[in-house]
Amino acid sequence: MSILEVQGVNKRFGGLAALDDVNLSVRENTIHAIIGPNGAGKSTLLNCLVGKLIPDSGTVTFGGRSLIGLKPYEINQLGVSRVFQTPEVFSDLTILENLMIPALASRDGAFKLSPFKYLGKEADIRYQSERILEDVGLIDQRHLLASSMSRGNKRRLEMAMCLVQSPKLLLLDEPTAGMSRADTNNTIELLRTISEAHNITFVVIEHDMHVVFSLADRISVLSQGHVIVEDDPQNIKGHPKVQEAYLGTVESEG
Ligand SMILES: Nc1ncnc2c1ncn2[C@@H]1O[C@H](COP(=O)(O)OP(=O)(O)OP(=O)(O)O)[C@@H](O)[C@H]1O
Repeated sequence: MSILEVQGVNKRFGGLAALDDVNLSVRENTIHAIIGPNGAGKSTLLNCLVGKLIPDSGTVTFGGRSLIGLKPYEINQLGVSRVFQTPEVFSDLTILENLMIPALASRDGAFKLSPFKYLGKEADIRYQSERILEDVGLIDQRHLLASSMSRGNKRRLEMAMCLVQSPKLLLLDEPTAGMSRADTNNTIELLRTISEAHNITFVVIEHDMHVVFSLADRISVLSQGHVIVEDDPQNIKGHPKVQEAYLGTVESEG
């Protein structure tokens, strides 16, 4: 069953058609990758899914409900979370505190500054946060300051900050950008573990074909604002339209 449906979405910036009649169907509990050359429209599409941009025309539905015109926080409350290219964490708080903030915000329906003072009293929230830290492999470091973390671990923490809000759909914008091969492989493992342990659907924008073909159940290829192919991974590799879009620059997995 499809959880996210994009139909006939157009988005122009002046004379440029950044998205041109884009269709996308994302099945529940799958990892759906969106790939395409630089400037293809991937980020624009993601921004249309989270309410940061409003399409000029077309429909976006999540769980059967239209997202068009909803504010980013309203879309987030429906269960759509986004992990950014550069991890955004509170550097002066511990790893555990970083997680308790969104957990509290999710429970109380709003982000308030006052919870900082009361974190120590929130036993349930602490328990819930610690379980998520176990899932992402950060439990032993929970009392360290976030500023001391490696980029790979910051990515884990940011993922945990989304997971603690129990999202149904997680949007990842180049989750391994700038990472070493070792951190990239750890992130692939982490995403696999999360997708198996939690009932979460993933939409992943990614340039690294090793990551794409290691993870994706389904791939949409964008080129010049248009989805030129949507298919299973085995049919994407070597697809003439995909080769053409990348002008032969698609990395091979080897
Ligand atoms: N706010 C904006 N104003 C004007 N043009 C924009 C804006 N945002 C994106 N564009 C243009 O729209 C096109 C699609 O950009 P987008 O960032 O969505 O591509 P992308 O596939 O994410 O690229 P990359 O892989 O390089 O991040 C590009 O030509 C870009 O220059």
